[in-house]
Amino acid sequence: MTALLEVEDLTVRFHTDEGVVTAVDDLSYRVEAAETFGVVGESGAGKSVAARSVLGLIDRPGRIERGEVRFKGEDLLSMDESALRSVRGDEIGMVFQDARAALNPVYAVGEQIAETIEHHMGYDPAAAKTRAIRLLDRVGIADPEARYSEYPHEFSGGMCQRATIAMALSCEPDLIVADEPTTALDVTVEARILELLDELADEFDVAVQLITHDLGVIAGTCDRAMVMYAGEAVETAPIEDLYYDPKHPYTAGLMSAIPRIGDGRDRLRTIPGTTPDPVDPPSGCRFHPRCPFAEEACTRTHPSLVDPETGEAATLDDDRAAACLEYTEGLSGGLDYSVEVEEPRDERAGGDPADE
Ligand SMILES: Nc1ncnc2c1ncn2[C@@H]1O[C@H](COP(=O)(O)OP(=O)(O)OP(=O)(O)O)[C@@H](O)[C@H]1O
Repeated sequence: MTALLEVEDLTVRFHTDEGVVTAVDDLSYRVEAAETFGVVGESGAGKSVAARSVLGLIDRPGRIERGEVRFKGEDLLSMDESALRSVRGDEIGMVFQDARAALNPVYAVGEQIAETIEHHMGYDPAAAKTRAIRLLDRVGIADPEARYSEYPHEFSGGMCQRATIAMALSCEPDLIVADEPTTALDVTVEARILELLDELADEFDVAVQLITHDLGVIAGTCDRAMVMYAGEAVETAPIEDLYYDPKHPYTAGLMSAIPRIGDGRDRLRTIPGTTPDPVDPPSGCRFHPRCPFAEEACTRTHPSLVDPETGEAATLDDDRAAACLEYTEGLSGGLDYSVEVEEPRDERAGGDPADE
């Protein structure tokens, strides 16, 4: 069965003065129709570049060197710009971190949504306006008729993000790519926006590729997720497996960085060490300098993504995969960690979006 989105062997490089940055290295994943698929990893892992490649938005000095991005079976990378633009508006919606920047400051918010609807769905202006107002209402913007004519600077950050979600949904896409949609917002607003995305994904039967550096966000919203490190996928799994039984030491490390309810910590614990230099990543397993279980072999051999039960090469259809030598060669000390998990962040705040 072909999945809605299939990314295969994607490699993206940036040719910079400092050298060649391999931002995404041989990345493969799939997103099924109507599922929410999380992509998680620290800053610089390649999450945004992977997402932008799907949308055909890699500009110089970036270059997609290799790979396929199949959407409904068609390779987007071989489409010309105008075909791609129409897929982007009609079938794939986008939500970015900086919602205000995604809106045009000189047009009223509602008009921007209506314009998209006219352009991509062929509605006449009056019908497009009606639909835009209905969408503003659906994403929780109070008094949508009046708000329709307001400008982005009159909207709060949370309201802007609601509006871009309305815009992304306006053409009834099959996929929404949401890149850190709540990072710029405070925690209560974040929770409400995530809840909204979750509800709308269900209601509109749309798949979401949700990019975040916060595993807590993924745990609350996604069906499956992929963990990226230094341009590569190091683990993919259904969300419960990822959360309760992480197979990669990096995933386990990210887990310990999730703030747990009631543990009295108000700061994130982070994984010791820093993300590798993207121009000259470590040999062998890229995570080895930070991995508490690393052995000599990890400095030499690059682990590929395998089924952790069998050690066989992972395919796009596999739900579970991890890239650690433990599952092929075996590490003499093994992966000696256990995960204690309290409830994920499900205590979402309710309340009035007007507070945003
Ligand atoms: N325009 C660019 N020029 C040069 N290098 C770039 C460019 N865009 C991205 N990169 C590099 O590609 C790598 C991956 O970046 P990317 O933004 O995808 O990471 P990320 O996981 O999304 O992190 P963040 O959460 O900080 O956005 C980084 O090393 C980054 O420096």
